[in-house]
Amino acid sequence: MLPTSISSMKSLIFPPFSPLSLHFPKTKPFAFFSLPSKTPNVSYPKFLHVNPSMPSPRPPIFSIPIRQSHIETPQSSSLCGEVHVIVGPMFAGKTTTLLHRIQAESNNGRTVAVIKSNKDTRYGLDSIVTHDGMKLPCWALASLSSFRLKIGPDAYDQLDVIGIDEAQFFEDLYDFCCEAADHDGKTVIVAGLDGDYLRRSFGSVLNIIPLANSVTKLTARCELCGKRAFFTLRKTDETETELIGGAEVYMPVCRQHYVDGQVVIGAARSVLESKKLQCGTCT
Ligand SMILES: Nc1ncnc2c1ncn2[C@@H]1O[C@H](COP(=O)(O)OP(=O)(O)O)[C@@H](O)[C@H]1O
Ligand SMILES: Cc1cn([C@H]2C[C@H](O)[C@@H](COP(=O)(O)O)O2)c(=O)[nH]c1=O
Ligand SMILES: [Zn+2]
Repeated sequence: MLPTSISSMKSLIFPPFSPLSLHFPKTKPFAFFSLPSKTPNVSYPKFLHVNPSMPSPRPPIFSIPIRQSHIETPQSSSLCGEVHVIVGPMFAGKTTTLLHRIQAESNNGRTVAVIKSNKDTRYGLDSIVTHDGMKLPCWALASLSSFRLKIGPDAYDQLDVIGIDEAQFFEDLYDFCCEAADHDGKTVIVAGLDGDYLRRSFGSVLNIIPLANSVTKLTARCELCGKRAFFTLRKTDETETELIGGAEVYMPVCRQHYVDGQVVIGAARSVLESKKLQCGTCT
């Protein structure tokens, strides 16, 4: 499916840009915490041209005028920093939830920026795209420590809220969250996989739980039975931990189907291995 863009890069820099054109997913993921699904009634945002030396199109840092009504974020406070963590398997709505919260913060007049890992190049490096096509411009970075320099110290100081997607790919996640929330007073909203395809802790996501004001664990729907899905099953026989992909490689599954799936994949792998051993010419 082609992504639905909330803005082209040109309109990112030069409004009009209308958050009303945000495409919200048709299905609502299960969530222990969920935001009201009211579509925000907002006016056009003002984009800040924070680093004039940067070649156009510049990645976004933007604010929207304060509105009467707003979507609340958990424990919102403008005086001190906060860390909010959103985890769950693939297809659970982590990116969707992150983008909603960023949108809500922006609607409340706060200056926001979103970061994703530059390892995921599936939809290009200039935007975050959900599995059902909602899209928001972002900074694609190799490390979080490079963010301040990239955006420029002045722009960094103006920022109220920093969203981080695909957090499992950032090795310096803990240090960045500490610095941004404790020292710099930022609200940091982090979305990422808590576990990999083997259900092992993925990257540093679980390490930042002790830093968090709130933790939201989302669930998807099991692709095989429709029950709540807590885990991500890898459908291929690749074994590296980091393997970029979508529905062609992964599917959300319930506990029963995760266990069944591992048995099936394990059996298929041993059949393939034994075939390779029998066939002297295979490597
Ligand atoms: N198996 C699937 N394949 C493709 N899209 C799916 C699948 N299951 C759910 N979705 C869609 O993906 C949306 C969640 O996308 P996204 O927010 O990008 O999830 P996450 O960031 O947790 O991977 C769901 O609301 C649903 O519309
Ligand atoms: C389970 C698992 C996932 N990945 C990759 C696959 C995707 O590129 C991202 C997750 O994206 P999403 O926004 O959560 O859908 O992570 C991986 O590299 N290894 C894994 O075990
Ligand atoms: Zn199932």
